[in-house]
Amino acid sequence: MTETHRLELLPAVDVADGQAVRLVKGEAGSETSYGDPLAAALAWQSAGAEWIHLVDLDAAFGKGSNRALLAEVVGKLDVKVELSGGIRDDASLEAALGTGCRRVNLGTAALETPDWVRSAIARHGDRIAVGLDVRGTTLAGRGWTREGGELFETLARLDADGCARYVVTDVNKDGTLAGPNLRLLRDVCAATDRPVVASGGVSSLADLRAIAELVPLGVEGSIVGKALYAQAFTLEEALEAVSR
Ligand SMILES: O=C(O)c1ccccc1N[C@@H]1O[C@H](COP(=O)(O)O)[C@@H](O)[C@H]1O
Repeated sequence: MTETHRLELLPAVDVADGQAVRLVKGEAGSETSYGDPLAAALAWQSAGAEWIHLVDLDAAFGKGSNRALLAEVVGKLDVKVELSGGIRDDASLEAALGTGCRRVNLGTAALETPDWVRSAIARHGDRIAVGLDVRGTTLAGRGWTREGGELFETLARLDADGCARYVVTDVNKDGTLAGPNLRLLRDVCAATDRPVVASGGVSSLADLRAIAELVPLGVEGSIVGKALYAQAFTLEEALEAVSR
């Protein structure tokens, strides 16, 4: 019999200009600031998080970097970290993996430099995830400002390249508290046998329970951002909600 796993939760700590922020639909200038990223990450760790989804937004937008700060955050955490934003070449990949994070999440590179991503997957296996950030089924890169191809064609290519897992974000839901795109998650799970991490739109414990229903289809985890910062529920409540 196949063992069914509990949905993993990954509280998000997105960093811009040294601060933890939440954007709405990834739009520059839409941010709400939540202070010190390390304090935020440690608070989620204390509340029981097993993972932190840590994003360098300035690097994702190509307008700077919070690399040293994010390395410090990873170094001070005991929990697993999924690190992303601006990881697009050997130097940024080695620096990211060298922080001790459990895995990195590649976005733009998977759209623009598929040969390099194939080689990164061959070298680092499941320490590489690919972020499939979409509007409809059109992928978005470079801080979600540039279109980067069709979701299912790209997914088929990455599957063939051995990609271990996908972090699927509905850009139009991200930071909106509008509820997750369950149809998108189902469609991606139907198209790949690799685990999927859901991202974008979680607003309530009911949303998390709805995502947890998709675990048998291949959804492994869910990123939770705005809802936690806006105190729609606590992380303890969220972990309890997906534990059954
Ligand atoms: O998380 C966001 O709010 C976000 C907004 C705008 C752009 C990217 C965003 N997040 C994550 O950044 C990485 C992709 O970075 P890159 O393209 O590899 O440089 C990915 O995890 C996005 O989900």
